[in-house]
Formats: sequence, C-alpha cells, structure tokens
Amino acid sequence: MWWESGVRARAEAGTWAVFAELPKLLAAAVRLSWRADRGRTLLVGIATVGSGVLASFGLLATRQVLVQLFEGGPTPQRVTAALPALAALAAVTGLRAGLGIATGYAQNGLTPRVDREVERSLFEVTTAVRLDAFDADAFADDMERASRGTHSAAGLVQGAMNMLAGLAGVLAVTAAVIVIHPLLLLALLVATVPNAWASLRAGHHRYQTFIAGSVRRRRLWLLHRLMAERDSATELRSYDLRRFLLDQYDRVMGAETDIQLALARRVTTTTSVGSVIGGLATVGVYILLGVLLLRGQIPIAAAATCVIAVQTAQRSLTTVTLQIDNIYTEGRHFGDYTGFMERAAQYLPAARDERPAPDTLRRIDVRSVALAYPDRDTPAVDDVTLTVRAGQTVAFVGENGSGKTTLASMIAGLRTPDAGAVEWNGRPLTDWEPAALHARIAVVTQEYHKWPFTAATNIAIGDAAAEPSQPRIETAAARAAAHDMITELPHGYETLLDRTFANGQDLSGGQWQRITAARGFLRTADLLIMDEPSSALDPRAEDALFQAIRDRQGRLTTVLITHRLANVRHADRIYVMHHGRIEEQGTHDELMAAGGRYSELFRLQAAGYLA
Ligand SMILES: Nc1ncnc2c1ncn2[C@@H]1O[C@H](COP(=O)(O)OP(=O)(O)OP(=O)(O)O)[C@@H](O)[C@H]1O
Repeated sequence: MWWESGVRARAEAGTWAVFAELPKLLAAAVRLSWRADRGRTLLVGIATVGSGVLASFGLLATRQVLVQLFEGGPTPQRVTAALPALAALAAVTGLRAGLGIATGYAQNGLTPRVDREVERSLFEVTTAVRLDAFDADAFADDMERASRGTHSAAGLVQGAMNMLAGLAGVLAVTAAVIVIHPLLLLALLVATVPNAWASLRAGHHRYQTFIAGSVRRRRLWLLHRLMAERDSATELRSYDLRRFLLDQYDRVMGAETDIQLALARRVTTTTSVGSVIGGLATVGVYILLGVLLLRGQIPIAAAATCVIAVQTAQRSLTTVTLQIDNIYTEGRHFGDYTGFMERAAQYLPAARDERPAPDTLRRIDVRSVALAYPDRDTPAVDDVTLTVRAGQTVAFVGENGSGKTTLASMIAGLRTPDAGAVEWNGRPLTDWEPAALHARIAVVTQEYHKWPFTAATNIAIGDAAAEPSQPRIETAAARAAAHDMITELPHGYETLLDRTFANGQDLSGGQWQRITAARGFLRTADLLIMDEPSSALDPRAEDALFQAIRDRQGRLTTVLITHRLANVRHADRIYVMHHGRIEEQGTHDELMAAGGRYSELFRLQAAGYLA
C-alpha cells in the first residue's frame, strides 16, 4: 500500500544508498525547520554545536581531573589540585544540561509549527488547483500521499535534529580523543563501529518483515473493522458470523505471531553478533591501552579518559543509527509531499490580479466550446455554441452522458474548454477576476457534498464571504422547501448534520437535496446553475423548487439541467444534447412540433403518467 512506501523504500535500500540520501534529507529538514521558525531552528543549531563543543571540553576536563588524582602526594593535596578541573567539569556538565533543556524547549515548539507550515501550504494548493487536476491520472492518489507526507515533516525535522546532536557528540569525542592521543582514535573506531553496524542491520530486518506482512496487516485491520463496527454488526449477528470471523482472526494472528517471533530471533542474533564483535574489539582496545601504558607511551589519566570516551561515543552512535532509519523513511514520505507540490503547480491558476471584476450579467456567449476528459476517445462536449441573455431560464436536456454537466461546468468557469470560449458580457471568463466572477454565479451540483456542519451553516456557505444573517438563511431554505423540514430537526437550524459527532443527525437524500438547493438560492446570483436539483425530491418539494426557479425568470438568469421534462416547459430555450453536441433547440412548443428527440423523450415520460 502506498502509505507504506517509506518503509518499503527502506526495506529495499542498501546501507550505502541510505547514507547517500542522508545529506539531501538533512538539508531538507533544516530548510523546513527554518521556514517554520527561524528563532527555534537557530536555537537548536547553536545548542547542538555548543553541546558538542562542551562534550569535548568535558572529556578534556575529565582527563585533567584524573591527571591530578593520579599524581603522587597525599590524597587531600591531590583532591585540592584537581578542584579547578572538577569545577570546570561541573560547569560544563551544568551548561550541557542547560543546552539540553533549551533544545527540548525549541524542538517541542518546532513540531507543531512545522506541522502547521507544511499542512497549510498543502491546503493552499489543494483548494486552489483547477478542477481538471482531479481528472488527471493518479492526481487524487498523489494528493493523499502528500497528505500522509505532511505528517512526516515533523518526524523528519525531529529525527534530523536528534541525529545531528548524536553526530556532534561523536565528533566531540573524536576531537577530544585526538587531542589526548591520536592512536586512541583507532581504538575508538574499532570499539564503536560493530555495534552501529549491527543496529543498522537489525533495523533492515525489521523493515523487511514489516513490508512482507503488509497484506496480513490489511486483513487484520479489515477483521478488526468487521468485528467491531456498526456497519457490519447487523449481518454479523443475523448470519451468526462470530465464530467464522474469530477463526479467521486466529489464523492470521497466529501467522503474525510466528513471524514476529522469527524476527525477534533474527534481530537478537544480529545485535548479539554486533555486541560480541564490539565487546571483543573493546577488549582489544583495553589491551592496547594497557600496552601503551606499560610502555609509558600514554599517561594513566589519558587511558582512563579513553575508556570514558569509548562509552560516550557508543551512546552517541546508537542515537545516530536509530535516527538514520527514521530520517530515511520519513524523508521518503516527505518526498511524496514535495513531489506533489511541484506537480500540482501546473494546475494552479495564473496569478493575474489586475483582471477586472465582471459587471452585472447581460449575456453569456458559448462559442464553439469543446472539452475531452483525459483518456477518453470522444469529447464530452463538442463544438457547442449558444447564447443566454440576462433574465432567461434555459434548460439542457438529453440522455445520460450527453455532456450537460460538462457544458454547465464550463459556463460556471469551473472547467476551461479545450477549444472555443465562454464569454461573460462579451469577454472570455478567463479575462475576469476569478473570485469576483464566482461571486456572481451560484452552482447547485448533481453530486452535492454533505458538509459536516449545522443545517444553518450548510446553507450559509452558499455566501460564506457575507456571513449571512439567520433571516436570509431561512428565506433561502423556504424557497427550497427546506424550512419546515429543518425546524423539525432536534435542534432546528443548529442541528449538526454529521452522525460521527455527538447529537449529530443524518438526513434523507431528498432532505439533503433541499438544503443544497437552499444554498444555491441564498445569494441573488446573476447566474444560477442547477444540475439535477430535484432527482430525490418528493412531488410537493419538487413543485416548490421549480416555482422558486420560475420566480427568477425575467429578472435573473438560470441554467437548468433535469431529466424531468415537465419542469422545463417554461424555459425560454431548451437545448437538447446528444453525444456532446446540441442536436435540437427551441421552446417546448417548437420542439414538440418538430417531433425530434425531445418530443420522443417527453412523450415517453408523459406516457408513464397517462397510462
Ligand atoms: N471526470 C470525468 N472523467 C472522465 N470522463 C467523464 C468525467 N465526467 C464525465 N465524463 C464523461 O463525459 C461524458 C459527459 O458526461 P456529463 O456528466 O457531462 O453528462 P451528463 O449529460 O451530465 O450526464 P447525466 O445525465 O448522467 O448527468 C460522459 O461520457 C461521461 O462518462
């Protein structure tokens, strides 16, 4: 599954590939953090470097303390001599602890800021891309992956910072060891590398096992849902599926447990091998130190400091290796996000703010427009030309798939034609300022969305910029035959229309459709486009809705799409579409007299009632 792509990439990548990618990922993390909060990023950077430098000083101070303690002479005298170095060590330790607190404070503040920065940028793009982006191959998938990627941003930044802190620790110890005795550097490497290698290998095993169990985990997840969700609860009981599902769970979970145990054995073996090699290497280092001591090549204090250095370096390296896997997987997901942001840019409308706002609608001219959806051989709309004058009600009718919705969406400015143009008062729609243009057009779509807000807000979003008053909302609801239905809800207009929240309610299909129509009526839009607004309405609600549409006639412009042909009799002009083209046009009487497709469809529908 795509949401496992980061883990899959890690499972398939060799160690060198992971290392090769790290600098790029670290740079991305630092850039991201910088964009989210410069102050905190600087603080973490300074604290990390400072902590590393202090770690070096700490080791040197430790050596100094040991030098004084191992000197000849009475103990009180030696302790007194060691006091300045001890004080320095205490100061360094205190300062490092302070820097640790500062880093923690800065990192905690960074995480939500990075989350917000990344998510906000994503939503800026997803809400602005043109509608045709959603027709493009894999765009929706791409967007979902990007959304997963936003959650990885904070993880990437945290991981990068922790890793840099670990690296600073390793470098600090290395620097101190070189100052004490260059040969000890070799000892340090020998004692730390085997464990680091084992830790990376164990991580690799874990990722491989995780990926191999992808299908099994999906099945488990499905079983969880089937056994514990409301949707399946009724059939589970009526067919007595309890034992059947529990057996399936036992089987899948049994396999999962075996695999986890096998993984535990593999990981233990790898880490044990690493520990044994690391342990032997450490013994070797101690022998080397002993030989150097016996030959008088290093003082005893330096040897003891080296022992401490080895332990410190091992701890820091463990942090580094743990973070490498983390950064790599999170970085992969974050790559989905950055990739999407680059690809989505081609769908963003051009920023041409100098465009004028359109004036009150006088006429709409559709000039030879055509539009083909991606991967479709035939155009959905093909060479359509028509004119709608202000105050007219025009209807698009025709069989399923004939291109009515596509044509209406081009008139609404939601889709751009591949050829031809739609003009508002003689100028192409693209010449007008988009927000001002959309403010003059209201669209009631066939595939309306059930917004998870209150009934009042569901209508109010028809004119969100104006924050409509309650009386305006109720007037719009009344025109769509929704007012009485809403007042009967448990909390009236304040009823939350989402079952997933406490006290939330759901509505029937027809009730939702009334609310959607009310949203369209809320604004006195110059142009109202209604696409199948009555498909789920009962006869009384349908009659009220079409009465409200007729009320606009002569004053405001309406484009109506419907299969209920009785409702288009009053339209000033009816366009009959077939295979993307206008096949007939005229008033109801003209089309009936012509005896073409419209009259055939009308008679067919009327026959059902007459019979
Ligand atoms: N997003 C899309 N991607 C690909 N093809 C599409 C898309 N939307 C519509 N189509 C195709 O374009 C053609 C016209 O569709 P459109 O929705 O405009 O028809 P319609 O006349 O409104 O149909 P209906 O009466 O069923 O609502 C159809 O062949 C349809 O399959």
